[in-house]
Amino acid sequence: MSKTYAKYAVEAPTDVKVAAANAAASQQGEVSNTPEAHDQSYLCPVTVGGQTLNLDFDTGSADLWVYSTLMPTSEQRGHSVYNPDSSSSSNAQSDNSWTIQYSDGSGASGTVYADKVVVGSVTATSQAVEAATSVSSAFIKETHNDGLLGLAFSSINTVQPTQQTTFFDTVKSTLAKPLFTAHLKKGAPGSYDFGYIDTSKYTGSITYAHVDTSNGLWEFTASGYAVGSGSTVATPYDSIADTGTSLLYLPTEIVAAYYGEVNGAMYDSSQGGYTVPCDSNLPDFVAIIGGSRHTVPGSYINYAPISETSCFGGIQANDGIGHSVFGDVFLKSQFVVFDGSNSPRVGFAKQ
Ligand SMILES: CNCc1ccc(Oc2cccnc2)o1
Repeated sequence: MSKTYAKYAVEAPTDVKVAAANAAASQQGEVSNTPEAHDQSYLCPVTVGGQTLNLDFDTGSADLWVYSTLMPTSEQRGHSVYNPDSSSSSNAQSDNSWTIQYSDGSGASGTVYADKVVVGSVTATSQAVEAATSVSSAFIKETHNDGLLGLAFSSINTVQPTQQTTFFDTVKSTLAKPLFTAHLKKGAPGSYDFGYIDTSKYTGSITYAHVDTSNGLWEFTASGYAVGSGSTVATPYDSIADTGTSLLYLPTEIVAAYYGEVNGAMYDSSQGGYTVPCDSNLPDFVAIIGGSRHTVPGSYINYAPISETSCFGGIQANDGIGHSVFGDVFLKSQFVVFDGSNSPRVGFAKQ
């Protein structure tokens, strides 16, 4: 009603103004996510300027970028693409551009529009939409992936010369609560919720860890680990919660302790990581975070087959990364709260 009055340049009655203002401050919504093969990534339907694309929600980066009609036609094949010219709400930010590199060596670049973006029922009326003009070959073959929606902190958004905000930062002040949650499942659809915590999606209690935002990431300190039924080892390790990374990357000594309990496990330099016999009965991995035990079932650590008998491990070393990465192998055992309040924190509960 508020928009209707505005459309006809008529001042809305006070109660309509107040109701609209209150509604704007209590958005909340749920969007489904669907895993790609081996739970390598999880894709969510998002409407951009009225056009629906399947995006990889990534708490490890802060750019919302999409395949677009600005790309070579051959590279668009098999994808849903954003066409700014067919959106009635797109506004070109012609002075802005972006380029991003991910930890797996893939990347993309392009130009920027402002447009309406809807996730579940949560609406950003003017969100920076980074339209790709070029994407790396690694992306091209992931034909279900039409781009990424970054959910890290806007301080690491790559748009220049005018840095832009993430979808979450754009809508945060209008959400009922300044948070979103990730409910990733093994081999089945899950959800991301914005603005509320759905208590039916976890068991027990949520334990929280303080987040250090200085690197623009959901960065926290894990305080220990255990392998299977083994004793807990108290050792702090700097970590991030990253829905855009497939595996669980840990300090080398923890990785060695884990695979030391697996007959036939080996570091296979030709595969670039640890492998296990596919018929292994793998031990659980327990991370101590926020003073509580968070368990990844051993079966989740048999990530994907390499051959008849050899399988790639879901736990790998964090060498060269600079911190540990709690990626999907870990996150899909948990219900995760990304709390963007004035003292940001991450919460973990058993699904
Ligand atoms: C070959 N992978 C392409 C691709 C899909 C999603 C992403 O993005 C990533 C990759 C690694 C870490 N974080 C985000 O790259």
